Amino acid sequence: MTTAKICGLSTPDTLAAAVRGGASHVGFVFFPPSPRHLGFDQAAALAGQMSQAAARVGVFVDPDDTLLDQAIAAGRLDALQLHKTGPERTAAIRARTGLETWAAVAIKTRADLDAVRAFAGAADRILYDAKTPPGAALPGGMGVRFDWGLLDGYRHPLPWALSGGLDPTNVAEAIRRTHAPIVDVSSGVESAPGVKDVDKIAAFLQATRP
Ligand SMILES: O=C(O)c1ccccc1N[C@@H]1O[C@H](COP(=O)(O)O)[C@@H](O)[C@H]1O
Repeated sequence: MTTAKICGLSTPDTLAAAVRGGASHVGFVFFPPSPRHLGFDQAAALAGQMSQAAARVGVFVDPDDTLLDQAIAAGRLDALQLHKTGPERTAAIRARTGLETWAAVAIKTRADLDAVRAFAGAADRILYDAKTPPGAALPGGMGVRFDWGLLDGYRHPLPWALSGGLDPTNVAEAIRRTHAPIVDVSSGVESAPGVKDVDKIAAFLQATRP
């Protein structure tokens, strides 16, 4: 069965919608340039409203230890999603924090998959994400999709998840095509950048079910 991560949540009602709708994971972004960035107080308040129904994943871009420590404590994080973070640093973060660690790998062409194997032994999960355009402010969260056919026949070296441009209208096809164990969405369940929509969250989660 495919489960879902709803990422970039920042309000109590949208977090509640994700948990109520059956999300296995919820994502909190700690990256100031993002419209979904959370302050530590905000993250603590959101974490405080949750039961253990969904795992809390912190999303980071090449974070330092101070940021990680503060975010882990505030958001009571269960897992870390690392963008633009190499295998060595990923392994060090995983060893130091003891938390489940996801390595986001940006994909546009088949050659981009070459970066994945280096994370074996360094990360717990690979997040195949679409490459955002050169010079983009964000390495994710921009609704960019990659060619899922690139994963056809690919032997995944680690547990994995799929993201990049997913939304309520295409996620069923993405699951059928890739057999992703986890699908991850951010902008596809928003009405504007950083503004999550409870109806779109519900529709996305409904569409992940067989
Ligand atoms: O969402 C963000 O603002 C963000 C910022 C920095 C790194 C990653 C970010 N989001 C992640 O990007 C993917 C795909 O997002 P989308 O569904 O295409 O909008 C997702 O994993 C988010 O967690």
